[in-house]
Amino acid sequence: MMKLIRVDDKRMDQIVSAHVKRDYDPYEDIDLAVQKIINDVRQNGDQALFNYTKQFDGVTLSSIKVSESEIEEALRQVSEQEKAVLQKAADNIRRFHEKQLEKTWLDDGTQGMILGQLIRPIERAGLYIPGGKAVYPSSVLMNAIPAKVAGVKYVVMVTPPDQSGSVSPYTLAAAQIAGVDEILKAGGAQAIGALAFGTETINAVDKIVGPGNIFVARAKRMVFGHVDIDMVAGPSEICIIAESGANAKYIAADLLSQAEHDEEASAILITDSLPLAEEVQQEVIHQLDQLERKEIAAASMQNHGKIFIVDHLESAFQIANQIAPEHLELMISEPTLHLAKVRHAGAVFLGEYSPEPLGDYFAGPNHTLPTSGTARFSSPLGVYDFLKKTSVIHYSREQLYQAKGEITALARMEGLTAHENAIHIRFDD
Ligand SMILES: NC(=O)c1ccc[n+]([C@@H]2O[C@H](COP(=O)([O-])OP(=O)(O)OC[C@H]3O[C@@H](n4cnc5c(N)ncnc54)[C@H](O)[C@@H]3O)[C@@H](O)[C@H]2O)c1
Ligand SMILES: N[C@H](CO)Cc1c[nH]c[nH+]1
Ligand SMILES: [Zn+2]
Repeated sequence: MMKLIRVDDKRMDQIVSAHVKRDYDPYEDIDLAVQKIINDVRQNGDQALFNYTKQFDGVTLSSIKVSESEIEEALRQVSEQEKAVLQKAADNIRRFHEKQLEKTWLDDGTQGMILGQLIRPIERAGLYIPGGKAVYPSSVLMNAIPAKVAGVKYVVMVTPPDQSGSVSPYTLAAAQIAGVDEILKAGGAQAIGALAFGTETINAVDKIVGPGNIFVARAKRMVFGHVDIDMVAGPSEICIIAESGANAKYIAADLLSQAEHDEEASAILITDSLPLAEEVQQEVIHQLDQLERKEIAAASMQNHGKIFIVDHLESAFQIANQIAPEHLELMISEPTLHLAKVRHAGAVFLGEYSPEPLGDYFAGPNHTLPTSGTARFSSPLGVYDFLKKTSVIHYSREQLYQAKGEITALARMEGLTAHENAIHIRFDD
């Protein structure tokens, strides 16, 4: 089921790129469909949302907004123990993200100049929380808490309703714990269109964050520029580097933990040990059978489950950097000593007691991470995604006089005489 691929150093790049998908595009006409949905929402507002919710989620809604009484009822359905678990995870996530806060800075002005940077939160953030094939209260915490830590005043969450027209009580409990201000029942491209352009019920936001399926990802890409977005996150990915002697049961379990998300999720092992590779192959088959979502996990393993066999661990790191996976686990002795070799990954998990679900749910770092190789140039969702900067400039008369020659010379190089004049006019020359 997991394909074994031997990689020799000379042809590493070709072999790896032939086996690792980069883009996820199973439907040729997906952009057309998504554009049509967004245009419809822009023109017809709430009515388009009602229609698409009926069409794609199979439910006729009476209201898009989740009411106070629905939230109260949901909270009654979540046990105190479950609330405490959500609260503990939220505390860890908040503590981690508070370390990312940036502060406004300004020079003290003693040189007759003040240069600096104001840090301000965006005003309105829209969170997309997936709800098609599974419910994700953990994603509510991961997306809302950094926004609130950044100081965003208005955080609105959209998520598709289930067949009864409700939102999972766990999702609603997580939203309450994270301080989400408004919750709306809308999913897919139509929800992204509504957040970007607004409807009668939904006020447009400044930035849309959060993961979702291909319709959500494409819609986010289309509205980017009109609003900001965090990233275009694709299906989950895990890559494990393991050496001889690593625990095959743990490796198989961790690979399957991401495979169960989605038929398009990918799970990759890179090892210098053929016996370990074969053991993991068997273990995956054995453990798959016990999973509730075994059809999804099996399809994902069949489509994107790979084991690369290398001659030495150095090559394993080169391959992992080439893949730039969302999650990278190091199942090797003294993993921290090898951290410097990791160039591109969304999150790195060190040692056999740091399985990927620890990061998905609990440790504190964000689980919304760059996928499809985009860890080459982008970072996990964080407080910084909800902050923007404004530059501050002040010169005294004396400082401007000293810089006058250089500024006017630069203006002349560009042929911009009005710029030059704005300096001269202050000194009557
Ligand atoms: N990176 C992360 O942090 C993270 C976290 C959780 C989930 N995920 C990923 O998010 C994704 C969630 O996907 P999902 O489908 O379960 O939920 P989703 O909420 O993203 O998508 C469901 C919506 O898709 C739309 N849709 C479905 N079929 C359609 C069609 N034929 N045409 C137009 N629109 C259609 C509907 O509007 C529906 O409400 C998975 O890939 C999962 O792996 C990622
Ligand atoms: N692994 C997902 C990100 O790739 C996040 C998640 C949410 N719940 C479980 N897992
Ligand atoms: Zn996960």
